[in-house]
Amino acid sequence: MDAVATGEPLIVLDSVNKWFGPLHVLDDVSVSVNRGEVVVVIGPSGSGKSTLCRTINRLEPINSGTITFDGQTLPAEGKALAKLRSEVGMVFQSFNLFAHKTILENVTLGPVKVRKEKASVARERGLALLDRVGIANQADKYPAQLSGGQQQRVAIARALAMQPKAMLFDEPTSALDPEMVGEVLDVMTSLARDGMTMVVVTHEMGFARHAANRVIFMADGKLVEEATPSDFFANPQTERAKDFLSKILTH
Ligand SMILES: Nc1ncnc2c1ncn2[C@@H]1O[C@H](COP(=O)(O)OP(=O)(O)OP(=O)(O)O)[C@@H](O)[C@H]1O
Repeated sequence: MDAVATGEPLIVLDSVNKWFGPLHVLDDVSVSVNRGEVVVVIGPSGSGKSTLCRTINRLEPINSGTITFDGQTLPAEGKALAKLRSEVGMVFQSFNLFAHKTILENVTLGPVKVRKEKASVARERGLALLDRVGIANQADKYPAQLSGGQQQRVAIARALAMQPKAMLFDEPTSALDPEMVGEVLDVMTSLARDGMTMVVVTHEMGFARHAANRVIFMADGKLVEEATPSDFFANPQTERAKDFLSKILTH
């Protein structure tokens, strides 16, 4: 797409630092994501991509810096954090569905329990979302009866059911058999096209090229490069990025 991002910043990280013991896993990271923007985070294993993604809704506490979401600085805990968290959908590598709930219940539980929606309203939107991700006909099954790709699409529908202002994806296709990767990326691409603000940690360079507005390249906890996908893939600026691309693009 390579469209220049529009709108004002929705997610702003300012000088964020995080250590795991002696490991400086986020090293003074500042980045901002505009409304409607799709940012793909790439980089070598261990560079801090997942941690970055998880700090955005404070699943990982930070040691210093600030994170602002929709104009509000994210508190470290409490009710205000819970409210902000409910506005940021998250999809993990492992789908994390509730095994003993049906697919539809997985999607309606959050809206009913957390957002106090009427069951009928949650059910209607849940079914519409399952339809959107292509599995409305599986609504009464249980997660174990679905393929990995289908489960991940349920996880996306479940996150969307909370009507989030942004979606975070942490390696959403890494645990899938190769033939199921495409169906999940298709759902994500359609979400991107519909204007959802998205931060996506992924090794899927095709998705980065075609669905992202911006690529962020991380190495050793630092944000090393930021560019449009076409600029980044055609003309990486740093040796770290050139080296990374030469390794992944030759496979
Ligand atoms: N809970 C934790 N405790 C200690 N160290 C951690 C923890 N989580 C991550 N790390 C370390 O922090 C570093 C960054 O991890 P992170 O998962 O953010 O990297 P990544 O870029 O997403 O890697 P990958 O592509 O392999 O998933 C790694 O060295 C990792 O081992």
